[in-house]
Amino acid sequence: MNLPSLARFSERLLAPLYSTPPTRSHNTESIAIEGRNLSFSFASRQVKFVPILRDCSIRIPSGQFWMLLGPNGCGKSTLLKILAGLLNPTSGEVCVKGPKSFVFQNPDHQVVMPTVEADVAFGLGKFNLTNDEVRSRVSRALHAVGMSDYMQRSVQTLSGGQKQRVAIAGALAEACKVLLLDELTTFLDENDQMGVIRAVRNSLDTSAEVTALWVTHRLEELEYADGAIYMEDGRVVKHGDAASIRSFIEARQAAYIEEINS
Ligand SMILES: Nc1ncnc2c1ncn2[C@@H]1O[C@H](COP(=O)(O)OP(=O)(O)OP(=O)(O)O)[C@@H](O)[C@H]1O
Repeated sequence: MNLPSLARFSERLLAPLYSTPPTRSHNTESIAIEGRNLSFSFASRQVKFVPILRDCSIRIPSGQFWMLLGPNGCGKSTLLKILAGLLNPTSGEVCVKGPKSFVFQNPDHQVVMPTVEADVAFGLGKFNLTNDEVRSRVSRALHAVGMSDYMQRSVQTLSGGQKQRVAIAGALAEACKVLLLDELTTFLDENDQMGVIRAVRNSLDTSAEVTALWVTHRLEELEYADGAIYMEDGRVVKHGDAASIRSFIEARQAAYIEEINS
């Protein structure tokens, strides 16, 4: 499998390395993404175990847009990859609704076909759909991400954010239930950043079936989220609604600045 098609990983294309049966929920809320007591360590030449994640538990209700924040190196991408089934946890359990899709940071690794329409239709070959069904799914998915006018465009002419939106449309066309999005706005200018984040928000608003977890460094993006998780040093420090997580991080940053200025 080459790099671009790996970047369009979906659990149907690549069997998950790790999965667990669905769990019971004690309340009526349906949970789309759950990790229980997840720990993860690397083995290095010098040290047998380098702990990266320590006893992380998260629960994300279906149909919601959640964000995962924390300082560089705290383990956000590692946690996301474990939820995607791309890495095995050292211990703990994962339960994520399928089909799920993982969208990577680099927009140039997201698109694999020459035109937007062909790219969004790329993953549909395995479903045995009629041409009309394929066209209808592609058109609905492009509409959800605000890219309907670009159907015939060459993917090489798209901006980074437009490529990310096409990749998300590809996942939606495959009826993906969970989107795992790893720092998509890192390489984008402000306009493109907003385009991608609004595309995800709109995709969730148009289909109650889709749940998204978005890794970011940008506090301002929390405005679009229903909930958020804040990590530090491999641990989940706080988990809750987006506004309270934002206040918590701002207070944490203010205390840190005060400390280094004192
Ligand atoms: N393949 C690897 N081998 C050894 N250590 C690794 C490997 N991949 C990640 N790490 C380490 O694990 C820790 C967590 O990395 P991760 O990429 O999950 O953090 P992050 O919070 O996503 O960081 P950033 O915000 O900078 O992208 C870091 O200290 C990183 O150096």
